Amino acid sequence: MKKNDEKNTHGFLSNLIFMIREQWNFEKKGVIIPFIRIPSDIAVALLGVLLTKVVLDAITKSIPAYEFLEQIGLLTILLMILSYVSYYTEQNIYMNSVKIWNLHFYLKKDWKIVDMDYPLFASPAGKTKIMKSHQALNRNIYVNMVSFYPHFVELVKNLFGLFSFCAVLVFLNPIIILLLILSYVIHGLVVLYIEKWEHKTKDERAIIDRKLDYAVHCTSDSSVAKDIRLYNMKSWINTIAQIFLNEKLSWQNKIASKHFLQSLLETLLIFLRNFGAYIYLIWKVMKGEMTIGDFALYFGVITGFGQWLEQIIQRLRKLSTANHKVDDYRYLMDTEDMMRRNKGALLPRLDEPIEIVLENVSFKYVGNDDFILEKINLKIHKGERLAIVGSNGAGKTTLVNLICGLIEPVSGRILLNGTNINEFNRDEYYALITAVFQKVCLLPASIAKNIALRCDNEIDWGRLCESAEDAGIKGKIESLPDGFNTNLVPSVTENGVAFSGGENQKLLLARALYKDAPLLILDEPTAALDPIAENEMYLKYDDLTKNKTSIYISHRLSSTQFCDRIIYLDNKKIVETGTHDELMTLGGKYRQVYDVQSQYYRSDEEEKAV
Ligand SMILES: Nc1ncnc2c1ncn2[C@@H]1O[C@H](COP(=O)(O)OP(=O)(O)OP(=O)(O)O)[C@@H](O)[C@H]1O
Repeated sequence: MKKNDEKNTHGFLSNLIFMIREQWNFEKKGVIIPFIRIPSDIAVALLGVLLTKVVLDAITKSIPAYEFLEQIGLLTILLMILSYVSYYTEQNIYMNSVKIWNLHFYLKKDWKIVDMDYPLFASPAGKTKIMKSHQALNRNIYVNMVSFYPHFVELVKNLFGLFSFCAVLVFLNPIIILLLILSYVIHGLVVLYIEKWEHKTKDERAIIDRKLDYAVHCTSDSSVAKDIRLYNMKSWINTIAQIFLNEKLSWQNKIASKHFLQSLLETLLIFLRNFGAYIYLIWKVMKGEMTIGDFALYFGVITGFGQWLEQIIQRLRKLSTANHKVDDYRYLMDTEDMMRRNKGALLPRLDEPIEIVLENVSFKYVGNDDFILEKINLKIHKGERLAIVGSNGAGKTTLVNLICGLIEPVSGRILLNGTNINEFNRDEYYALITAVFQKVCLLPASIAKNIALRCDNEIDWGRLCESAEDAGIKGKIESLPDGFNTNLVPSVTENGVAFSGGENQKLLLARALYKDAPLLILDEPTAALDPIAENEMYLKYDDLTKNKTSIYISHRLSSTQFCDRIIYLDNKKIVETGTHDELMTLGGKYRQVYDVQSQYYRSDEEEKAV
């Protein structure tokens, strides 16, 4: 198993190369167009200060009107053309390319999330990683990771702008350049300090965001909508969300106070700079070393020089934020699969039942000290129908998740037909398993597609009808006007229908039967079924599990009688194992629970007999 070695940052250069490569592969013009802004923006800034000098010189030197108009007209037209180029390229970069580009990264990120190893996906560390990658691509395209490259180009532009204004200032007094740079460096250091602090506290803030998101998400989650209303959970959720919101606000206040101090310093420095420049230039004019036009030009250049420096600081700041966001995105994308994704062990035949062996398997969840399962030894024979029973929290689902390869044992090993399941390619291994879990995952598509999980042209319609029939849902589907082509999830599909809880459970069973894998796992498959449907399922159980190894989890012990063997989980271990009759004779935990469950169904005579 490989270890995930994660550095603090990929480094600015590495991120720059990454973003340029991504942009180049996605849309080449996105790499080139931002650079068109550089000469045009610098020219606009230079022409802006030159225009004032030309006007003032023309007035003080009383040049002929046609010459004056010619100079002003030319400069104005040039300014208009260049300003348009600037505007167009900005629109092109931000309004079109960056937005689409953002979507491109979004899709790649989502694809990565659905493809991640399940243990990491389900772990708190994985959730934080996912959350941070969401934030890296927030909708504010001016400060998310996608703005990294445009900010970089702007930084290059600002540096060129600074050099060009610097060249003019050298003629005035080079010391002014040093003083201006010094004041901006002081400001820049404060900004970078704040930026670093924000980055350092990012993880702590991400955890609060994750909690807040979860609480807020609850309010629009349709699966809990009924509970929220019936239990009047509104104010309870609101109180919890408020606690997280207060934590978030407290962080934001800390950030805001730091930004306030930074703005105060900035205002003070601007005042000192402008005041100093005025005094110096007025002194020059009074000494007769400078015309009024030169005064305007140099004052404009000093202000412009400051603005370029200011822009550089702003860009560095945004670039630093964007750089961290690129890191967050790349951490998710770089997440290595711990499970085998390359060529794995040879898969057994899909049309033959399989054998599963657990050897000394122990498991505990990340961050928990207590083991959920300890030293479990279990052999599930080829074609065996095994039932797992035990009280709530005994670890039944955890055991099944381990067998499914969704989580991995902390110690011990799980073998499939003698091969450690780690040896199989992860995705190939999933092909061996079909499971019906409690949670219903339906997509806004036709019933046929929801059962087969395939596009129309790939569906085996014969197998589809057979699976629906065996799951006891065919009649219901055929009673609908569009039959198997009826859409599900009516909230998002045209003329969609919604199934009841039991019907959804039958649909999931049909999906499992359609997949037709050698290991069938049924986690409380009859929990939502009415007694007739439940009975039908038991009667068909032989057929459903024919040529398969199956695992059946149920709290209704009467249903486990259809299985070949039952294991009873308690206190992290398998405490009883045998057939229904054997366990009844044993008179242990199984018998105890069975008796409690069945007492309400017994006739008076049976009761007396007990
Ligand atoms: N993702 C998780 N992180 C931490 N602990 C977990 C997680 N999932 C389950 N547990 C804990 O593991 C224990 C076993 O849970 P599991 O779902 O396997 O029990 P179960 O026997 O299937 O219960 P039930 O009959 O109620 O479905 C429980 O105590 C539960 O709190």
